[in-house]
Amino acid sequence: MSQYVIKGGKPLKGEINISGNKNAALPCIAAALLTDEKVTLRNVPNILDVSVMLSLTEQLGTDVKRVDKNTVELNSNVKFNGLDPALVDSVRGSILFSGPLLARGEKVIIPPPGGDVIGLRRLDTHFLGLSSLGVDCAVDERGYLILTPPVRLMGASIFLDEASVTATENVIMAAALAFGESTIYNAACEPHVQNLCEMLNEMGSEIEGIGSNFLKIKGKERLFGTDHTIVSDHMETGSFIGLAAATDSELLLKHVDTRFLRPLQLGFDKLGITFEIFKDSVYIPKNQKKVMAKTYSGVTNKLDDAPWPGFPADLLSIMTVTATQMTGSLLIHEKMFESRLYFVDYLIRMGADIILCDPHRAVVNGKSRLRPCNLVSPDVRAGMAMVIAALATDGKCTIERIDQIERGYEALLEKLVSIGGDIKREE
Ligand SMILES: CC(=O)N[C@H]1[C@@H](OP(=O)(O)OP(=O)(O)OC[C@H]2O[C@@H](n3ccc(=O)[nH]c3=O)[C@H](O)[C@@H]2O)O[C@H](CO)[C@@H](O)[C@@H]1O
Ligand SMILES: C=C(OP(=O)(O)O)C(=O)O
Repeated sequence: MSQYVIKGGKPLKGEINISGNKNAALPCIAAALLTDEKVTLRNVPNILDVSVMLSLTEQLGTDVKRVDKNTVELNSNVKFNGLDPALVDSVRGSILFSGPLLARGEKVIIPPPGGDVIGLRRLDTHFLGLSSLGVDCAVDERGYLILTPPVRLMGASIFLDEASVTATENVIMAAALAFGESTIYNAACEPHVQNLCEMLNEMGSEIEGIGSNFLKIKGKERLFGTDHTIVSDHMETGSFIGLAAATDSELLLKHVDTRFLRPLQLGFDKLGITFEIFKDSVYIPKNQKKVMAKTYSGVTNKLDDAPWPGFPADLLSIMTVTATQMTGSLLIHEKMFESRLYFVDYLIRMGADIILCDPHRAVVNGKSRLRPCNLVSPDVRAGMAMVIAALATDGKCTIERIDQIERGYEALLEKLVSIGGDIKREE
């Protein structure tokens, strides 16, 4: 098993090219099943999750051509003959094939999707949305999902019980080929959901309300090919801002879609971290205040997550480790996932002053001097948080289960080395 060996303690400096958004690439790969015409996807991150999604779509009859490391051409000829359960189990995004397959009239029988083990990851919202369009949704004794479409999906007025990202994406893709109009209230509207909607409109869909929680989708008889660019990854952007802040580094992040930075900026303000936003780049200066902001009434502040445009859940682990290197106190409140914060035990072992109040809340008191440690990544974002922690120590750390990091971060090692990081991969 590969591991990272990281020697921390020195400030980093340089430029990083931000990659395409993992959580946009996954639904866009699935959306190519909605047409028989050629779909070209650009700025696709070269990561493990994408490779798995491409293997899965090949099993569904798609001809996949890797044009270069970040460009793929997909030609679909949809036929559902089952999917490799191990691959389905390895990515959350595998659930995103069901919407397009159902829209193309295929009955879908798949195991539940995998992805990070960070709490209850219910599929009820997918079932609620898909059944409104006429799909019969059941779960068999093995836990497999049995999704049976009618002759044609029927547009419907849908109110989601929660603004689930992948459920919204699945329902949008299904509704795109349904008969008549669909509306989705309480839709998720993350940058990746918006990017998928933009791609579908390029393919001939008529989706209104993009970026809001109310979508109107006119179902079409057929959709067409497109040449679509995946939006840049605001999670990767936030991760490198956290890294710069925690290690006193000066970084310029390039190829950033700066439309999606305001929620991040509000979060980093609470840590006493500022950054400058240019047209398509972000500059994080070296000398920062690094004092966690109190509320206006002078008491300890809190940072909590919420569906977009709230602070993204996927950045809370990064914010937690970054907060250990700031002065003051902050309550981190992870409202969306029940088990994501358990990784703080590793930070505590490294010397961080963190009180895990319960599975959802941690109080971080800084600034702590972090000690070197041997670490094991439990999930993609905790793993990246550990990379930041390791770079903030002044000794040698190892991190195991780096597949759990590299599934979401393109060329992480190369990017860190290019800014002066002392990091090696060892087999
Ligand atoms: C492949 C992919 O795109 N994965 C992302 C997707 O997962 P995914 O689509 O699986 O996540 P969901 O949006 O369904 O839900 C995430 C969690 O938030 C809770 N929840 C959700 C909505 C809400 O209004 N209230 C609430 O409490 C859910 O119960 C669940 O525990 O969205 C998550 C939330 O941004 C991200 O962490 C994942 O990286
Ligand atoms: C939780 C994440 O991903 P997934 O939904 O694929 O597990 C993530 O990207 O942080």
